[in-house]
Order: sequence, then C-alpha cells, then structure tokens
Amino acid sequence: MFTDDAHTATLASWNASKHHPFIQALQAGTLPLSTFRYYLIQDHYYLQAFAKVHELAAQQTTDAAAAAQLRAGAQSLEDGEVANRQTFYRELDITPAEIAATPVAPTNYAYTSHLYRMLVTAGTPGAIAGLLPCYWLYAEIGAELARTGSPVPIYQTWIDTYTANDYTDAMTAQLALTNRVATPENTSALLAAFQKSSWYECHFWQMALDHETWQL
Ligand SMILES: Cc1ncc(CN)c(N)n1
Repeated sequence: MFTDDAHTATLASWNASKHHPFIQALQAGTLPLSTFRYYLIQDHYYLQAFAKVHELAAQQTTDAAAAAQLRAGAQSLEDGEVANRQTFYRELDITPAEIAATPVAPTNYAYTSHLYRMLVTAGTPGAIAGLLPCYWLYAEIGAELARTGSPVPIYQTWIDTYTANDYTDAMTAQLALTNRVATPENTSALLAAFQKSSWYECHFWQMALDHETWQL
C-alpha cells in the first residue's frame, strides 16, 4: 500500500519531528509562550494555504468522490483545528492586526509553496500526497504526547485537538483517499511529495524555535 511505503520511507524524518525540542518542550511545559505564539501565527497562514490547496485540488479533478473527500477534509479542518485556534488567539491576545502584520516566514513560505507546486506538477493526486503528512504526522504526535500530556493547559488543549475523533476520522479518510489515487505510474511523484512535506514538517518546528524571519 502506498501509505505503508511512504511511512517507512519517512521514519527518520517523522522521528525527528516527534522528538524535536519544540515538541519535547511543549510536553514538558517549558516551551516559551512567545514561541507558541510565533508558531500559532505562522500556522494560521499554513492552515489557510492547506485549506486553499484542498479547494483547488477539488476543482482540478474529474474524480467526484475525491473532490467530495477533499472538501470534507477542508470542512473538518475549519470545524475542528481552525475553530480551536480562535480560543488560543483570544487567550494569548493574538489579534487579526498582529497576524496581518506578520510576514509568512521562509520555511512556511517554502512548505506552502511546495503544496501548490505539487498540485501544478503532479495534479490532484500529488497534492493529496503532499497534504497527507499534515494530517497523519500530527495524529501520531498527538497520540504520543497524550500518553503523558502537558502540565500547561493551553499545550494540553493543543494536544487534545489531534487525538479528537473528528481529527483522527479526517486523517483516516485522507489515508484511504491517498491510497485510492496512488497508481504504479504516479507512485514515485507521490512519494517525493510526501517525503518533502514530511521534511518541511520537521523544519516547521525549528522555524518556530528560531522565530525565523526573512533576512532580505
Ligand atoms: C505545519 C502544520 N502541519 C500540520 C498541521 C496539522 N493539521 C498543522 N496545524 N500545521
């Protein structure tokens, strides 16, 4: 199955994400709130692009079931993760003005550009494979972190987002969709899309730890 091969091919990168200092500090409760704020603001832009790629991929395909699944995935993102973020923004006093005044950081820019690129160069199946680590890696991270939890309530709520049934159901549906659109002809392109997204996921944590900015 495509997703088994993709998972095996990205084990090192996924382990690096799961044990990244950002994740370890979030679990220990030692992650500075300023770093979490930085992550949330950048992730606002990431999730916007993530939803947009779902919509564009749905528009681009003639596979009605795939289009419906992509739109359902985007809706579940809106209802779950994006809705939860509004609570975080209020709690941490993150305003629309602050978000608007914050540029998309280089790693985030590169990751979201990769998702759009996959749609253009590898079509809807390429976009689906590029989107999958976002669903799946966070579900695995959530499951691991939930074993001990975090002493900081807002970090615990963040963890809970990714163990919630609506999130894991959306992830399972996306796994099935990816396996359905994978063919012997497109497997290597889909694997490359998945591997690069996994690489970007790991660098996204580092971007947040570094409070990465453009040095133009
Ligand atoms: C960068 C990134 N990757 C994945 C997720 C989980 N949907 C997220 N919120 N942000």
